[in-house]
Amino acid sequence: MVEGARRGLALERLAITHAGRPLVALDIVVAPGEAATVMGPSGVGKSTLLAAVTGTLDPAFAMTGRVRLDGVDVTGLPTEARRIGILFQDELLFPHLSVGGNLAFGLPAHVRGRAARRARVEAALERVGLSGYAGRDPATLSGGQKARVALMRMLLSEPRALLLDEAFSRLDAALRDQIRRLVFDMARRDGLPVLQVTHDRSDAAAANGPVLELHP
Ligand SMILES: Nc1ncnc2c1ncn2[C@@H]1O[C@H](COP(=O)(O)OP(=O)(O)OP(=O)(O)O)[C@@H](O)[C@H]1O
Repeated sequence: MVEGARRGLALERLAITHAGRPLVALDIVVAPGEAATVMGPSGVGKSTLLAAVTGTLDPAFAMTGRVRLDGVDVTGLPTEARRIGILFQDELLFPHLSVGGNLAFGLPAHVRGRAARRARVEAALERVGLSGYAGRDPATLSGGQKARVALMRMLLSEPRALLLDEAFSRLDAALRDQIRRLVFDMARRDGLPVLQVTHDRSDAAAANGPVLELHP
């Protein structure tokens, strides 16, 4: 962390254009443990905004402004060096790996040795009430269980910020509420800044943080 710099995720005068036309402009700091929401109708540029933050912006778009994590400018860094976790609406677990294999996939390389990696995976499963599920085939899990495994796979990668791209939109109402609460609670507890994009007001309410509206 840079001395005196603001902690969290900062999008500084971020502006994205397509063929010279402005698409999205945003200036925001999300503090550790805070969850901000960007809302707007389909096609307004929500996913494009997240791509700019993760460093996966399609070359069809141009971007100005900076992305900072805990004061460090990551704008020029490749995606994998940014350490930003993202959850999408279709969170796909690898079908050829067990639940434990999926989770181990998220682990950073610095966690070495079978025993250490296994312990991390077990602790993650325990955190979401899935102790003993490591050997299971992901195909045998319920939607809610899959969502929890996907969340933990992402958290095991030790991200410094969490992005949510309509992450709850495919879940039915009851499950949506439950998973949403779990994600925001965990992020708060882990002190992660969260930036979610959604067109659903209840997602914004659940985040309990600042809400920004994008307009076409
Ligand atoms: N690779 C691309 N090349 C050109 N235009 C694109 C590309 N990807 C997206 N767009 C356009 O950019 C605009 C923003 O798309 P984006 O997917 O960010 O919107 P969104 O707000 O996330 O929409 P939704 O809520 O439907 O996911 C849209 O008009 C889209 O058609």
